[in-house]
Amino acid sequence: MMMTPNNGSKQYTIAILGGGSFGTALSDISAQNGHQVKLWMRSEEQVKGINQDHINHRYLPDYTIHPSVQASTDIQATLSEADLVLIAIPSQSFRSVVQLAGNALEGKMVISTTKGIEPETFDLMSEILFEELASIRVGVLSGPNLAKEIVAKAVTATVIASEDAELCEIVQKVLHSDYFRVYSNHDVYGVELAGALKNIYAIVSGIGAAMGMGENTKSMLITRSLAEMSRFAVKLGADPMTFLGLAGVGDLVATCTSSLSRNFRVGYALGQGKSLTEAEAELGQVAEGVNTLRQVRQKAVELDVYMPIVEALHKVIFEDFDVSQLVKGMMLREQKTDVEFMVR
Ligand SMILES: NC(=O)c1ccc[n+]([C@@H]2O[C@H](COP(=O)([O-])OP(=O)(O)OC[C@H]3O[C@@H](n4cnc5c(N)ncnc54)[C@H](O)[C@@H]3O)[C@@H](O)[C@H]2O)c1
Ligand SMILES: O=P(O)(O)OC[C@H](O)CO
Repeated sequence: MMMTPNNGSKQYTIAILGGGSFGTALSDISAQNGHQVKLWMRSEEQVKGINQDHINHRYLPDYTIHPSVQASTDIQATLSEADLVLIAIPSQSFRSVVQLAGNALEGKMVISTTKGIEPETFDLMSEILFEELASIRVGVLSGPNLAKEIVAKAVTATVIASEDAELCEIVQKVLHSDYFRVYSNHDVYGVELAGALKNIYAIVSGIGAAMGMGENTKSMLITRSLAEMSRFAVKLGADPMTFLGLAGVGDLVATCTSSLSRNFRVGYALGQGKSLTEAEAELGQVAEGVNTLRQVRQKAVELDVYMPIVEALHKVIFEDFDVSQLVKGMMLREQKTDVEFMVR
């Protein structure tokens, strides 16, 4: 497919922190659009792979990325001339990387693409950025964005959320191409929370898939997951309408139905009777949903939010309950209304 560089508009210097699947995919999109792209990663060997072979041998070995992407293990050099910074670091290491970057991030537009919640603090990544840095412009990017599909240039859309309308416009221009479309939203908390929460339900869907669930069950699960995650997010201050968009229902569908999703795969392995340790070891990559489940279940108890699917998954993963008994129990609960946030 012919790539059209970014409609002849301004070219930016973009720094990407994190050389896993998504950081690499974002580097490729940005470089395809003619921007100067610097990718920071920890491993010298992987830096060599990107700079010499244009391949991320560990995370995306089957794809060649744009040859202009320059990788480095030097975070300060990566950030020094950047106009825009995209962070794709798992949530448990996000704060430490922001601290390592330190002043080099000050004054810049910084976008989190991480879909998780910090253990212990219940902070979302945008909150960590505001806590750690004095003067930055913050955005979050989230949506149905399986990295392998993006590097294969499958037609994809995402959401940039920020209260800074100019930042949203710049990110839209920078990343937009004939295979990647960027929508904007001002509900930062909702977009970010949606990206984190859907990982829990992808694990549940993976378990269901391994157990041979049919289409009725799949639809029920996805729809009730959407109801549950929006109920929780609204309690925390998000806009329920965000959950009808790409960052909500869009990402939920992609992640709950694709075996490319690491969270779905962890669930699938659990559904085959493997332990969590075995499932995570087999994956060898980050599945954010396991930590998110712990955080969300604890918060739901604290805030008294009704989350039967989260409760059931917590019992299966951390309390050794039998899945089929739990499903029966859930089906026999009190009947509820279909849609909670009716306009009238
Ligand atoms: N892969 C996807 O399809 C995708 C899509 C959208 C969003 N995300 C989100 O992006 C985030 C990153 O995911 P990923 O898929 O790139 O993960 P990954 O497991 O493929 O890679 C994680 C990368 O972060 C690096 N890393 C971890 N801790 C680090 C530290 N302390 N310092 C420096 N580097 C560190 C690892 O070395 C690795 O390169 C996650 O929150 C994920 O939910 C992933
Ligand atoms: O592989 P997962 O489960 O982390 O999902 C990747 C992306 O978040 C899908 O949008």
